[in-house]
Amino acid sequence: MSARILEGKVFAQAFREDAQKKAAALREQYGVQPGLAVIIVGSNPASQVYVRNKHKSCEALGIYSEVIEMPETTTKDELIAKIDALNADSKIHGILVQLPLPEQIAAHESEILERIRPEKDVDGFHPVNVGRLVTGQPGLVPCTPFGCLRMLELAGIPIDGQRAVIIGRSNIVGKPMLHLLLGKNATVTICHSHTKDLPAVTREADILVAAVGRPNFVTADMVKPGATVIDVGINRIAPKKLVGDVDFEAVKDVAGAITPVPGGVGLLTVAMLMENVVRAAEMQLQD
Ligand SMILES: Nc1nc(=O)c2c([nH]1)NC[C@@H]1CN(c3ccc(C(=O)N[C@@H](CCC(=O)O)C(=O)O)cc3)C=[N+]21
Repeated sequence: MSARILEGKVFAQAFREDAQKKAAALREQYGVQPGLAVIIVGSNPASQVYVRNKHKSCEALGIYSEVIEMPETTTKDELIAKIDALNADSKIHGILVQLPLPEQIAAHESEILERIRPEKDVDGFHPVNVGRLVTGQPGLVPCTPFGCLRMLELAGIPIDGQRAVIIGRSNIVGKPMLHLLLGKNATVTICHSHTKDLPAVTREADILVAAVGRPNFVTADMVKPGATVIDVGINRIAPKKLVGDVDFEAVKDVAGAITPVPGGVGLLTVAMLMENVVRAAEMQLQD
């Protein structure tokens, strides 16, 4: 039996339609057009592709979008001054600083991201939003794990009472995914490079989330028959060849459902960013 393929474009389309409707309602009821500013420092080619996708997606949904390109040599203070200006700009409801930052300012990443007003932090990376997620208060949630959760729900995959295992403990995927699944009453385990007998742990999973950043890391022997496998990896193994963390060809014959790469979670990430911009604009109506 071959697994059900969870196609990113199908779910992303549903999330985009939702965001588009909410954006239209904001315009009609309050005269507010949600707006996103993406800051890109330097010229990382992958970043340029992602930023272009985000901009196109905004245009398609009636969301105002600004892309601010700053040179590779930008200082921390120059970047912070730009963030301050966007914090004060009433056209802009969401601010995203594209990561990774160039070397000379990468060490100041936390200080830079903490400068974004939490209400405009559409990446959900600000400690205030992290705290809200952990304590179950409404806030902005990181796009990739949020998209994975919404996809599971829309696909009708049970979460309550299920065993979820996440491989990877990053602040961007692993940790927020833990809290989202826990919030839906899953029993959640996080694995990482120090985990002993990883395959024994992952074989317990009804829902297995791979966010490691290594091609073919998840093999068929690590997957319980019928499990749902979500591949968050984006590994560029050649200029035009993108693969995930899961050995898709082998795992698809064991899993019950699986996301492909490309065409899986990446598309959800951009769709959820649109949703977050609309939610940010809604949250700022009271200001
Ligand atoms: N502040 C910040 N926020 C981010 O959300 C952020 C970031 N920095 N830095 C880089 C990562 C990566 N990321 C992706 C977005 C879309 C796809 C995507 O659309 N992927 C498509 C195709 C991509 C392709 O073919 O190159 C797919 O998987 O099918 C992937 C990855 C957002 N990121």
